[in-house]
Amino acid sequence: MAVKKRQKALSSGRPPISKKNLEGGSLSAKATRNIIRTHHRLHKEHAAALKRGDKTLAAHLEDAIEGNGGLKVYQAASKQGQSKSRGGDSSKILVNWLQHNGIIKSNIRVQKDSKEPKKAPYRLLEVGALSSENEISKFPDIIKVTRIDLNSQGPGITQQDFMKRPLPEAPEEFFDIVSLSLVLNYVPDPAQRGEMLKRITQFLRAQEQLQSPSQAHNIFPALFFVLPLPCVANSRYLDENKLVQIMGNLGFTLRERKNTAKLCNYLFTLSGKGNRFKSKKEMIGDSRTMNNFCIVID
Ligand SMILES: C[S@@+](CC[C@H](N)C(=O)[O-])C[C@H]1O[C@@H](n2cnc3c(N)ncnc32)[C@H](O)[C@@H]1O
Repeated sequence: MAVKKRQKALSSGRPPISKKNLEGGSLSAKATRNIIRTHHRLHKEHAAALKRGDKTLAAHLEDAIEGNGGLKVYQAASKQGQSKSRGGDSSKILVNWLQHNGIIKSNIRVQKDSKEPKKAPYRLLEVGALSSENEISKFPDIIKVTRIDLNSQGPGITQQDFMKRPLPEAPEEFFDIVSLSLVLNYVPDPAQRGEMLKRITQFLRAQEQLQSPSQAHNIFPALFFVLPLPCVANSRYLDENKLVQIMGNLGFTLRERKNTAKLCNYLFTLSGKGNRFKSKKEMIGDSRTMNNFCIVID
């Protein structure tokens, strides 16, 4: 029986991405940007094809994602984006805010070769972790970081889908901070994004269970949340007001915000239970150059 030949992947014709380039860290900013954008686009198209039940197109798109280097190459490109020359590690902003709010009291980082750190009073869950050496990892006496990612890039990062991580039960399984830096925009579907934000509230410790309430009562439990700036500055469906409103409906209060050239960074405190209000896909602006980034709460 003749086997039906799969049509060529959308990426066929694109030269394979050189491993040497990624390992040597010599990809240009333009090349890393292209890899990241293409991965996001194909990933979104793939989710949409699956939603429509179009298995053939979904299979072509899977090939195309692999042709673009897959998740590994996307992560390597994202890691290059974290390098100083490309804008740096976003967790530096979180560290500044924790210093400003009196959680991290000094600039003294624990040296790599120092003895076992003391038991840290606070716990942070980093969703979508690319490195165990980012700025927030340098204060193990104060903050114990649990790192997870769909694809672990090494020791210290557990390979796990946050959406499948078992919900905490025992008090010591909850977190004081969740870090969600450049992850929500990776999620291809607006309603799945909403589900991710809702799920985060289930991992945060209730305010009355905080370890050192005197210090932390003000800002913990908290979400450190980073998005590419165009998601709130140039979307037909989301701006900062709408984002703050969505977060408010989930029980979050905005505590800190900072825009950099390419990113918007937020620190939200989970201060209430939320009101279960829905948020639909509604156009708030329109122009040719705008994008369609959206968060839907069902
Ligand atoms: C652009 S990278 C961001 C990395 C880093 N947090 C940063 O700020 O540079 C996005 C990462 O999120 C991870 N990711 C996306 N959805 C996830 C999920 N449901 N659970 C765990 N990790 C996820 C991806 O595997 C990818 O490594």
